[in-house]
Amino acid sequence: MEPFLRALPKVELHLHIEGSLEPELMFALAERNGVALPYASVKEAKAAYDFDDLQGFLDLYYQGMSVLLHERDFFDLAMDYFRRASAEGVVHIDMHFDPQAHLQRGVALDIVMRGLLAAKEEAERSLDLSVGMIMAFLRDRPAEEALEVLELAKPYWQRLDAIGLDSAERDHPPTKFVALFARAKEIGLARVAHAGEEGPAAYISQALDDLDVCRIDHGVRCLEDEALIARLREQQTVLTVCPLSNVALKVVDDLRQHPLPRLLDEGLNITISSDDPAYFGGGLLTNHLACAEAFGWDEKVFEQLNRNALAEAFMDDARRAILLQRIDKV
Ligand SMILES: Nc1ncnc2[nH]cnc12
Ligand SMILES: [Zn+2]
Repeated sequence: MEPFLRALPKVELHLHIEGSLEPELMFALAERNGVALPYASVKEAKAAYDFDDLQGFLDLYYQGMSVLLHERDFFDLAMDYFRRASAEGVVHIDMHFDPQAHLQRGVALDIVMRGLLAAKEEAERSLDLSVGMIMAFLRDRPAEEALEVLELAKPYWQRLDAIGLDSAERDHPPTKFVALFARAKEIGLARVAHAGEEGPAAYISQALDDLDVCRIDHGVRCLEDEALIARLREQQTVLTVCPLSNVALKVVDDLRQHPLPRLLDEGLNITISSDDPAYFGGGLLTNHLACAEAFGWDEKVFEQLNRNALAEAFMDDARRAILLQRIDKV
């Protein structure tokens, strides 16, 4: 199965670029920028990646980013993941990034955008890897701040594909961000949101009703609401499910207990992604391999998951057609 999964052109719809920061690069950037880290070694950092829940992870995720200060750091961060992903057969990535997490530390939006856009261009030129840009907003920060940041990003609106909603889900319902998502729609941006990862199924319904999103990031808790399952099946709304993330953050105890097989049996439009590969045990190929082992899926299942992702990815239709042929030919 490994040679097949490696060769299969894979499409990743849910990836936080700051969550792709491997400890090795974190240490290199800390040294380059004179930033102190709370770990003595790469080994110690990896040992700290043992999470009880989403908040436990987010605390280290925001701390890890402290080494990202200059345009070149954002470029190196993204290229480090793009090179690894491309070598594993990933052909497209819709990339979330968190401007508020950098603005809060005094890192200007221009620095983040220039570094990430340069990496996108370099990947598209030299790796045959296309990249979608999802500017994500932190749901545990004030809604007014999110609106201000979206306006601050005006010079970059043309370069964005979508806005997203991430960070601590509990007690931060989608309804808090109705004005932000209405503004993004007015600007002409697509909209996606994390929902039903740790939060209840009702947050998935809210994201669909009140934020008018085209896909749901995670969404695994939809299984708690029969009417919602029927709706997601009927609308064929894409769910970007992140199997190893759900294990690492204890959304499920063990991958074999993961609801992915049931989500597929329900006829939902499922895709798989890595979320934060540096923190959760690996990238998109590793997630594919883990699912093959846990669920015994055959090649057809993996082809379909990637066709689902390709159909929804933020890319132009000419490239989509080429990549579809490549999936069909494997
Ligand atoms: N899995 C996740 N859930 C919510 N916010 C995130 N930010 C980075 N990874 C996240
Ligand atoms: Zn995520």
